Amino acid sequence: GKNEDKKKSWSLSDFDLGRPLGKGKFGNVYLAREKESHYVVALKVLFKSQILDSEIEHQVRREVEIQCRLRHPNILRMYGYFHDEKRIYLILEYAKHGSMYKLLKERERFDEKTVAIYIRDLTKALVYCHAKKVIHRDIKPENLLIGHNWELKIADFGWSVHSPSSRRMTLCGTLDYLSPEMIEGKPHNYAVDIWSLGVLCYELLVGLPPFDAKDSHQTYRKIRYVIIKYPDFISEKAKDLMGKLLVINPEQRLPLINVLQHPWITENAPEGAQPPAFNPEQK
Ligand SMILES: Cc1nn(C)cc1-c1nc2c(-c3cnn(Cc4ccccc4)c3)c(Cl)cnc2[nH]1
Repeated sequence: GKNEDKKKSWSLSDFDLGRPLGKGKFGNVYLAREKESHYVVALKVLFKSQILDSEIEHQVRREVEIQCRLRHPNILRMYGYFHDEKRIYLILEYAKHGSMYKLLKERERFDEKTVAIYIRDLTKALVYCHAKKVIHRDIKPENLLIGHNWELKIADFGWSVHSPSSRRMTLCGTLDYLSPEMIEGKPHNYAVDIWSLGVLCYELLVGLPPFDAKDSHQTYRKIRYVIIKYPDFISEKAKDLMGKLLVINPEQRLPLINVLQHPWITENAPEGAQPPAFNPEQK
């Protein structure tokens, strides 16, 4: 609630710790419950030593200051943070159904109506971020979580920055979602999130990212020349939208606000349509 997460400074003794939810390079995320209210959260524990060694302190600071300020149903909340001599603790919203990455692996791919709903909600969250001068820069299934109403939530703002930015990228993790301008280390802006929205739409519909290749050099080439093959089960309208997002020139990409008016979205994800519930037994 409003007042308790405002008044006090938190400490580890305020929480009962549960099972680990995920392991990251700089620390793990645990299920946790605030003792007084029994409110369930995800506690992201980062080791100061690792952060200082990797000189990403400014990145963590930015993740905190950005995510604490963002309030949107499709953005994972950060309620607060605290630290002790060895660790930093981020108090995050708990997303009951885990990561989009896991759900996609389990279901192989989603139908067009489901993907259109996820893309509609993600677009609304990105419009909100961009209005606050925040670009996420790392939209991919691993960084999307699923809430208790099966709604999509953008998480892990570790890579977000204030636009415009030309920060050198240490290319850790997949190349699949990088835009041509980021790969070439050119200055980039909000339009990188529009590109990755197109990559995500393809991956949720097909089950593989559009520039998937046997090695990173091939992926690099496919991205730079936007070499994409659409399977024949993809509708013309879906192809039309992706074709307007996956454009080399950032200025020519479809603005996010127009994504919400694209016929593939308005016909498959009308206002009020909610994401489907994927029960584990439903295979
Ligand atoms: C996993 C999982 N399975 N189920 C059923 C729910 C979840 C769940 N996970 C989360 C998680 C969560 C977990 N890992 N990660 C990735 C990670 C881990 C360590 C450092 C950086 C990033 C996020 C969160 Cl933040 C917030 N809510 C979560 N919910």
